[in-house]
Amino acid sequence: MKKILILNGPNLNLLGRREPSVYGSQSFEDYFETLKNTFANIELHYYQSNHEGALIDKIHEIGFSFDGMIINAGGLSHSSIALADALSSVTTPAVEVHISNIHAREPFRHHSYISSRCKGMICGLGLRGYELAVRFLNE
Ligand SMILES: O=C1C[C@@](O)(C(=O)O)C[C@@H](O)[C@@H]1O
Repeated sequence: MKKILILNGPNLNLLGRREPSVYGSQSFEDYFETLKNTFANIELHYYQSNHEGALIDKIHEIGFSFDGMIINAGGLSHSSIALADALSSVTTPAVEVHISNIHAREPFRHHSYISSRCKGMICGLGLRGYELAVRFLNE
């Protein structure tokens, strides 16, 4: 069975309550239940932290044994060289996901330090982006 981790960064614990006009009204925990049902043949794991170091520790922990990871680093995408370095340091392939279309928003969201360390990036497709990323990593 393939093992895939979904890694969510800062403020994504508030999905469903946080700026619903931008990020929708469903909590990630709810969505994750649907995902697990859709992909009953994959071992899906989920980890969220508001702390950069905790996200880096998680990448180190799973980064040599899991088959894939899906990372939405939230605001850290636009600032964290350390997270980008962590992704370069491991062998597990990553796909970057953003719920909103970061290119249609403020200019400071247009650049992500982690994009170049990922297989690809999905943005602007809402929570659906996570499902598409799982499908890609499962292929
Ligand atoms: O926290 C987030 C969420 C986000 O990563 C997204 O999923 O659309 C986009 C980021 O710019 C923002 O800081």
